[in-house]
Amino acid sequence: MSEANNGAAGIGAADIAGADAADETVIRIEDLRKTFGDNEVLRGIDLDVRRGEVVVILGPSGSGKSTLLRCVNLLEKPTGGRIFFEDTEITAKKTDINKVRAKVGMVFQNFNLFPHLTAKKNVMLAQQKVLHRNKEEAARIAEEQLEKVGLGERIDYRPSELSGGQQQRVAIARALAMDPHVMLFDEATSALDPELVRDVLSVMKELARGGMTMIVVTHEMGFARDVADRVIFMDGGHIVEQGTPEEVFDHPTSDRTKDFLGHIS
Ligand SMILES: Nc1ncnc2c1ncn2[C@@H]1O[C@H](COP(=O)(O)OP(=O)(O)OP(=O)(O)O)[C@@H](O)[C@H]1O
Repeated sequence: MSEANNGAAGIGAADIAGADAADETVIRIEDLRKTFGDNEVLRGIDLDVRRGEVVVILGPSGSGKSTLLRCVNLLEKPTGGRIFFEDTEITAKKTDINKVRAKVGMVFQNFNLFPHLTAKKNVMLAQQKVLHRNKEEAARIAEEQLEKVGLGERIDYRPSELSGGQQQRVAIARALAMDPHVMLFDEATSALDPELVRDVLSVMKELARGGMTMIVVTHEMGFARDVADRVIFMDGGHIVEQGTPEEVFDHPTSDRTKDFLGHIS
């Protein structure tokens, strides 16, 4: 959703730094390679993501989707290639990892919330530790973000008192509280009961409409069709095919993409 739709969504483009700079490349990935032992998981990925673009990555299990996102967030160290975020090469030795992570929000399949902390405290923690916001400011922003993901009434609940979908929305609020320029979603709805998936997808849709730059690994084909500006099909550590949702879903050119789409539909 490259065209920011101000006002229509609760989470607006005004929340996102630089959202007006259309056509600007935010992430540039050049010949990215990652090997675990003998296992060559990423075999030369080239990918540019523009400001406000929503890129959905599809592919079979083990194709390297998570590893790609984890390299962009510096959770994994690439074996080769380079990644640029805005005007900085983040794979360079001198990169301040915490600064990159604050700007590149990531949401995982399993929420990763602290079980002993309330939703509000979970959203406050990284703001205080990484951004050095004072307690009052962190609390105000936590309440604001939890409100935006529909959890204004539940800020004092602990994760065990929340449904999986609510916990995932806390995790999204936690990432948004850091004022990210990009959001990465790694199968954010895969661990949820089907009836809870919709609420999380609708928060993600709203973010996309607000102009957030997003890379989304998902098996939710409806979401990909509705929201993606670009769909990428990965297999065996390569980008096999990419295009608009219509191109990839309705007119795939590679037999591997056809097989995969046939397999999951
Ligand atoms: N930390 C690690 N150590 C060793 N091997 C790893 C590690 N992380 C991932 N792998 C391997 O890398 C390959 C790709 O994994 P990855 O999680 O990136 O795939 P994926 O496409 O996201 O799959 P899925 O859809 O199942 O999550 C797999 O063979 C996996 O076993």
